[in-house]
Amino acid sequence: MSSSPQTPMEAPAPGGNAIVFDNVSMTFPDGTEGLKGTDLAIRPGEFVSVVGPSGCGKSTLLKVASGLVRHTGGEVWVDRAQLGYTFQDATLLPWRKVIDNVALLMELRGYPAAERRRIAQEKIELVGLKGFENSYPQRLSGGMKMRASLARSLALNPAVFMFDEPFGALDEITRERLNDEVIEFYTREGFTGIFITHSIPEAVYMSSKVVVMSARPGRIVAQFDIPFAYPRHPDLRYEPEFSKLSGEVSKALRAAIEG
Ligand SMILES: Nc1ncnc2c1ncn2[C@@H]1O[C@H](COP(=O)(O)OP(=O)(O)OP(=O)(O)O)[C@@H](O)[C@H]1O
Repeated sequence: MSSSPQTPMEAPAPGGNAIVFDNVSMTFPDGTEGLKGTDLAIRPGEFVSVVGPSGCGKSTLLKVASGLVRHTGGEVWVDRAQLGYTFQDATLLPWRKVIDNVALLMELRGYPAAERRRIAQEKIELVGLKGFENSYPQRLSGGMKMRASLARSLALNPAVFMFDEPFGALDEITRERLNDEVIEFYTREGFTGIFITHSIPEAVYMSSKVVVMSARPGRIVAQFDIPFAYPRHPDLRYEPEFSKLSGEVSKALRAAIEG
């Protein structure tokens, strides 16, 4: 699906890409420019991480891509028919059990009850929450809440999965474990991923490509192909090539912050 502010069109993204931003700008009603001159093309099945200075427009980029927020200039193409979205906060409904939270999006889409239950159970097992189906969110740790949130999105078999800094609030070990789990879902389900993070090692570890945004208004100022094969082993983080790439991304990010 393509959309522009004036003329929404239905067409596949140009060049066989899954996501295309062509000279996109997004100005908020108060005049704040969130994005300006943003160009980005993501191939189907790529896993792209976005890093950039605080407040540069990373979340805005995802919101525009997902259709939550409308861009004010340029063109965006994203097939939103099967879209997964995980927020910084797990956004679980406190009055619903884990299984009913995981089934929520299927319920909104009108899946029959038995199918909802079957798929929810399958995804709960996939994210390692078996045994917690009937727990309420307040009984879960931060990592478990995020797993439930991932299961809820995975239930719709997303073709495009957007992650808005999902693990920023978690401890290092839980975060690294969830990095591996997301890589496992990614290699198993084959979605196109777009992942926002403040962590350069996380971006390099997870991704097939890392893009760097400028300070606000955000545009893409550098891109790095990450050559490591999937699945990735945690020891990759200690390889010289990993450190070298992380250093290059860090340098580009520093240049972006300093303008
Ligand atoms: N509704 C809004 N109205 C006006 N300005 C906004 C609005 N939402 C966000 N902004 C501003 O737009 C800029 C981009 O915000 P955004 O949340 O996309 O940044 P970000 O890169 O994701 O930030 P962070 O790294 O801190 O999470 C920020 O300066 C923010 O203050």
